[in-house]
Amino acid sequence: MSELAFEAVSVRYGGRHGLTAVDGVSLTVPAGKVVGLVGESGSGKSTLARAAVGLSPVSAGRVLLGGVDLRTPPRRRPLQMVFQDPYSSLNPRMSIGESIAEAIPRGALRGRAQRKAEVARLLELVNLDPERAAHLPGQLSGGQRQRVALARALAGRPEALIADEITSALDVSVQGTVLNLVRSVQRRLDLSMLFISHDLAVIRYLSDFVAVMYLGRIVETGPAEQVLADPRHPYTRDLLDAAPSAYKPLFDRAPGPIADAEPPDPHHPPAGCRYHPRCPVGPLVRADRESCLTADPASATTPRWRHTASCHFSEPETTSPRTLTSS
Ligand SMILES: Nc1ncnc2c1ncn2[C@@H]1O[C@H](COP(=O)(O)OP(=O)(O)OP(=O)(O)O)[C@@H](O)[C@H]1O
Repeated sequence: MSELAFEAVSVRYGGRHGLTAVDGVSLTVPAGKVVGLVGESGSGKSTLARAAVGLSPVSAGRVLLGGVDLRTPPRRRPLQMVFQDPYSSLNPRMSIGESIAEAIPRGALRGRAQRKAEVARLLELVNLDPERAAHLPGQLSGGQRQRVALARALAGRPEALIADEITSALDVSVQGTVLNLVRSVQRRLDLSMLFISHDLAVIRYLSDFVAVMYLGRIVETGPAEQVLADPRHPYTRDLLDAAPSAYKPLFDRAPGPIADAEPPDPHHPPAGCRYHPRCPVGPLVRADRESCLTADPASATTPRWRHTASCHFSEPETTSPRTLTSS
């Protein structure tokens, strides 16, 4: 389908005393691929996603789908977003059939029979019985509601899909079902997808590529298995280290200093490398720590999805954090 590209996107909230929630982010979702965007709460993941669908105030940069700026008025929007809470996209007083029908672009279908058939097709696509069309959202379980939200997004025949923490509010028992469904729909329809989660296991399950976000910036990018098996940014290492134990065998590093500082205030991002106040690597390399405090490392880039990290010590062959922590 179509490539989704964020080009140097910045989003600022508030006026002079506001904060820059997304700071010059460039990120490409290749056509038909899944990019997993991971980072802790407040890093700016949702703000970046919402910028693509016009829900957060873009102060610089642009978002392109298939090379076309999304702000260019389209006849229909070929980009759709699914949110954490399906209630945000489903009217509780409308039957789920009506909610889905409402999202079918005007003029795409003629007459009630065709619309009904399309609603049934969409419900089947998300593994729901078309008989459910008459039900209200309140009559469904959380997982079923999220499937309806997905069907509603698919009603717009999108070329790209943004999924923002779509399983976080669900019971663990149904998370897997919804993830399987999302993956099979993405493959079947060849959708480009930006999949946002703070859960690394979920990210690993779905993603072809991974982008790690910290304090409004992308700090590491690359093919999913490379980033998750051999992280180069100390922040990614800390994220993996804090992940549930099933995840840890992927990541065997010598125990290092624990980054226990509070997340920094986005109103006042630190100078130099934004991660330096929490970073376990900088203090180990005293001679070079100066650069961490004063020089802003170049952002990780995604155009060709090579494995890159925004860290002064990220080159594995020379002075990698891994080498340093074990020496
Ligand atoms: N509407 C808003 N007005 C002001 N500040 C906001 C607004 N929305 C988000 N922020 C701030 O922007 C920063 C990024 O928030 P965002 O929700 O994008 O992060 P996130 O990584 O998606 O976190 P989470 O996983 O908790 O949603 C945070 O500091 C947040 O407090």
